[in-house]
Amino acid sequence: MKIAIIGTGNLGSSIAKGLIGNKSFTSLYLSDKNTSAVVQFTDEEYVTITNYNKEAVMNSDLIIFALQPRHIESVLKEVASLITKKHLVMSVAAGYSLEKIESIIGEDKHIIRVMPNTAISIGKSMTCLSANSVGEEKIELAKTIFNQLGTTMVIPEEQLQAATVICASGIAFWMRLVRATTQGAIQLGFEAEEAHQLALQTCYGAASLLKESGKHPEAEIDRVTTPSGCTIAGLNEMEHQGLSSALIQGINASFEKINQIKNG
Ligand SMILES: NC(=O)C1=CN([C@@H]2O[C@H](COP(=O)(O)OP(=O)(O)OC[C@H]3O[C@@H](n4cnc5c(N)ncnc54)[C@H](O)[C@@H]3O)[C@@H](O)[C@H]2O)C=CC1
Ligand SMILES: O=C(O)[C@@H]1CCC=N1
Repeated sequence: MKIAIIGTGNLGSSIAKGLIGNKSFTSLYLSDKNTSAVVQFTDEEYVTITNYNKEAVMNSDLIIFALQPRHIESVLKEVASLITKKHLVMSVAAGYSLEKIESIIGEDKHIIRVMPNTAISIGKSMTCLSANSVGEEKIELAKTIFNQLGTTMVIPEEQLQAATVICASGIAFWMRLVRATTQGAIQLGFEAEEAHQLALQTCYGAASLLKESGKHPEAEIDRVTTPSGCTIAGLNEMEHQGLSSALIQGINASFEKINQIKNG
């Protein structure tokens, strides 16, 4: 598969890193006005770094637009005449609808909106996909590519904003929980490095327990909470302080914001 990534900032470079790690292409064009985030890939085999978006499009079958919503329109217009029915066009731009993309490159083109998260750089993304009606034909191909970089879920476009909050912003939410646990561990007397390692491996273990056992979180909580013990004391205090409520309210605030961006 000949792939181009247009826009190699935070997310574009993460996708590039994941693809290069997997060698899952016959050629990869990385195109940006500022290619500083991908210079480390200069010597990679079959990878071309360029400032010319048109060159990247002309030499590729799959084009991933990893641009901010405010830039994607002008770039789509710039390359629209080069996009044919053989191409699969993917966009990660949050809130930029399939309809808007169709209005620029044509509704007869294969278009899939894709929302990975930054864990794509290490092949552990949760990636949600929504296609236009023509793009449905290529959804299995899209799933195959992104399944190599984590896990995929095909969802209706109306749910893509919510999925962005849970999975893309979600990386930041989980990072903050790890950081807060580390701060707690330092207060209990661990060195910062030790505290980080304790928090991180415990977080990894918790996620792995759920993934591998398929159990509900509360079932795993019940196994840890000794009656009158320290875990239930800590957990109940966290809930008195509004832990679950704070998370849910944060998710709702994030969702409100992404809908303002969409409608703005
Ligand atoms: N799923 C996720 O985890 C994340 C998703 N996003 C979404 O991904 C999109 C991109 O976000 P970031 O990667 O953070 O943005 P960014 O600003 O880091 O990267 C965008 C890149 O586009 C380039 N660019 C701008 N105009 C261009 C042009 N005319 N031609 C070629 N390149 C051009 C910029 O130089 C920049 O390197 C956004 O829509 C954002 O909402 C962003 C961060 C995380
Ligand atoms: O914070 C944002 O707006 C973007 C969309 C998802 C992740 N980053």
